[in-house]
Amino acid sequence: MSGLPADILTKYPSLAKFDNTDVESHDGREATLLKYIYSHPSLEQLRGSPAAICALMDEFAAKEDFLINIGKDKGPKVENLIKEEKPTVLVELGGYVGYSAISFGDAMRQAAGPGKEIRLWSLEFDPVIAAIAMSLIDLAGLSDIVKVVVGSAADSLKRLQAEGKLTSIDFLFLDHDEELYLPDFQVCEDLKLLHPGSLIVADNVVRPGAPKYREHMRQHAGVESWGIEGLIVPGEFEDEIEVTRVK
Ligand SMILES: C[S@@+](CC[C@H](N)C(=O)[O-])C[C@H]1O[C@@H](n2cnc3c(N)ncnc32)[C@H](O)[C@@H]1O
Ligand SMILES: [Mg+2]
Repeated sequence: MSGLPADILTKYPSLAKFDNTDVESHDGREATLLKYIYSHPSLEQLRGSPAAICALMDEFAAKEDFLINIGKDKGPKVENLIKEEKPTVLVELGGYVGYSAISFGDAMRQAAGPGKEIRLWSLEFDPVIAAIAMSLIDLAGLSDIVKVVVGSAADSLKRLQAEGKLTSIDFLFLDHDEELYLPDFQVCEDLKLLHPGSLIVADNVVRPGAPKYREHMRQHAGVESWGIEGLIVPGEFEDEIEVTRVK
């Protein structure tokens, strides 16, 4: 039983079964989300509309079942960084059902303007979850920009680099497993994928927390690193994203 305040539970009925210590996912709710979207009365308006698809995922997360997406508070903060940075290549570690890939891919497209070649690589370990993401990315009209790659982030980074498909990362988004943020960042360093000016953004550095990663980045001589506060929604739990610029 959830110990959350009554006003939060009224606003977000999906949190009634959420105990805040064990965030559930990969238990079939993602397939339910896919059916929810494809059976929605507004399906025709969703086609080619990244914002509407993400809004529907937010609605599902609030009303039906919690989803581990970056969500509607922290997500736009990262989108603003993308619009300022105008990355040509963005890599995210941990794609889940495609919420961040869809919203960030849309932000990249808007920032780049017509005709500019841009790529978002979304690396996801779970093949079923990745298939759901691919379907929603296609529905959003972003399949030409966003490529989902199935496998562990470290293996996929090494393979894409060895195949010559990934030579440089302008914007790296870490959102897979907090214990792997540091080793997988170091994989990118070892593969020489980062360059002066590259931005690395890590979600959930406070909740669930990535203290070793944050400490490493704050002491790393080759980067500048700072936090941006944000909320996990639904639930409005306080969190931070760590933003790091390669010098
Ligand atoms: C928090 S979710 C990502 C949410 C997504 N970025 C969003 O905001 O919409 C984390 C995802 O990382 C995946 N994952 C966990 N460990 C991974 C690894 N080593 N390599 C790739 N993906 C991993 C999980 O399967 C899960 O789908
Ligand atoms: Mg996250």
